[in-house]
Amino acid sequence: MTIVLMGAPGAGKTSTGKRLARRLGKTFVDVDQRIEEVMGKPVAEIFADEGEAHFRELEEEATLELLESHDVVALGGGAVMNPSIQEALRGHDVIWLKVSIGQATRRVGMNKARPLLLGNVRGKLIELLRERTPVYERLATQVIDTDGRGSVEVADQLAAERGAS
Ligand SMILES: Nc1ncnc2c1ncn2[C@@H]1O[C@H](COP(=O)(O)OP(=O)(O)OP(=O)(O)O)[C@@H](O)[C@H]1O
Ligand SMILES: O=C(O)C1=C[C@@H](O)[C@@H](O)[C@H](O)C1
Ligand SMILES: [Mg+2]
Repeated sequence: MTIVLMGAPGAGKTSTGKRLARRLGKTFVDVDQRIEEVMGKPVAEIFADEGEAHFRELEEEATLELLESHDVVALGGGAVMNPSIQEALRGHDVIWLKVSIGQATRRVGMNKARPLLLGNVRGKLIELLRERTPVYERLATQVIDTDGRGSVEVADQLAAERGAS
């Protein structure tokens, strides 16, 4: 069973997932980072050069493969909206890192690496979360509220619950 981290931009999927895997002595992969390696450029440039639809195809292919080959997988923020990925998550340990709009906005800041949030970070996050929250709720086998908690603390709790000493 793969441990899967999902949540909004800024939820801490990358940072929490990396530490959780290290604590458990398991392999970790971040789907966004893997796509960037394969394409040789950042996600923002893939969006700009190839368009979002093409990124979503790359994301589907990479996610389905990595769910089978790694122990801990950090999904892209929007991956959960893809029906094939939703289906592939069945039977896995799917953790929703929950974050409020306020905290996510502060964490993400004005970072240009997140193309969907450009312009109005808070407004875009509100829109994304309105659409995605019911999906996260449906897919999650565990929900953890990360507001006011560092990614180290969150990762260590998740690791302890999974038997790390
Ligand atoms: N629980 C947390 N508390 C405070 N800050 C956090 C927490 N988790 C992550 N951060 C910080 O928020 C920022 C975003 O974290 P991270 O990149 O891990 O999120 P993400 O969910 O992977 O985002 P994205 O969807 O954009 O890849 C980083 O600067 C990170 O250090
Ligand atoms: O929330 C989203 O839809 C995205 C989040 C990032 O992880 C990247 O996968 C990309 O920027 C799209
Ligand atoms: Mg990330």
